[in-house]
Amino acid sequence: MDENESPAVRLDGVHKRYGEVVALDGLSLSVDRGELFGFLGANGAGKTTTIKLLTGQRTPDAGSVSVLGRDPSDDPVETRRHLGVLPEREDPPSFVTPREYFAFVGRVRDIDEETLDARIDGWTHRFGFRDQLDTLCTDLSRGQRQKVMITASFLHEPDLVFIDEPLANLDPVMQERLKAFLVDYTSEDNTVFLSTHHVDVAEGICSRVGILRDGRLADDRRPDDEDGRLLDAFFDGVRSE
Ligand SMILES: Nc1ncnc2c1ncn2[C@@H]1O[C@H](COP(=O)(O)OP(=O)(O)OP(=O)(O)O)[C@@H](O)[C@H]1O
Repeated sequence: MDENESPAVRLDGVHKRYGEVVALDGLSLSVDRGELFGFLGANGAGKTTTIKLLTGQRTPDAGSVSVLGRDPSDDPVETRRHLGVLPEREDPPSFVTPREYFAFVGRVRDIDEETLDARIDGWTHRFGFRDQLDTLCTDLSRGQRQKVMITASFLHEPDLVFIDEPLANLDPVMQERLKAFLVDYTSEDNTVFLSTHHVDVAEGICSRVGILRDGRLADDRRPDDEDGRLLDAFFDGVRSE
């Protein structure tokens, strides 16, 4: 298959364990390009492990993984050019300013200066943090640091972005702006893989939602499907444990 026609994400019979702990137990999943895919699952269900495999930070014990038609561990440098990753808990370096941090990201991701400035402008406008561009990151609030991390993960406008609980620490206005951005971003054929515990967010903005349970995909639906609410599907699994 042509690389450009392959799904954005594919996992086929993936197993992953950490010692005695089985994190993934034959997970199969395919996400098409242009989807805003919501990935739900209880604590410890294996969401972060899945993202680590898809971004080449770990390798599966069995099964296969591909992103944008490539094995992410085969050519990690080339893969990173096309991917954005926003882990749940990550801060910008404390002793640099957002402007310095973005300049670093621009250099590593090969973004020319003019484009970088325009994109920084867009994000500071969206998130209202222009006044903090030259403040040391150590002096930013938790939410302001989150805005910096979100901006950094989208600066190179990647084809596929993995984001873990991006709304955490954002105030309600900023949450709405980010949600609107994600919907727009995927309407241009980019793909967003959103890991979250917020069923209402998944239901509100995602084009498709998968629920991970016992290391496998237990449910896979479009939020506007007729067959019951997403929240019920999520809790059914928790109740049956
Ligand atoms: N480095 C590790 N060493 C040992 N066990 C691990 C490691 N990383 C994850 N696990 C275990 O693997 C399982 C899946 O963890 P993972 O972090 O992927 O879950 P998650 O769905 O992201 O959870 P949460 O919603 O709580 O963030 C858990 O039982 C966890 O304890």
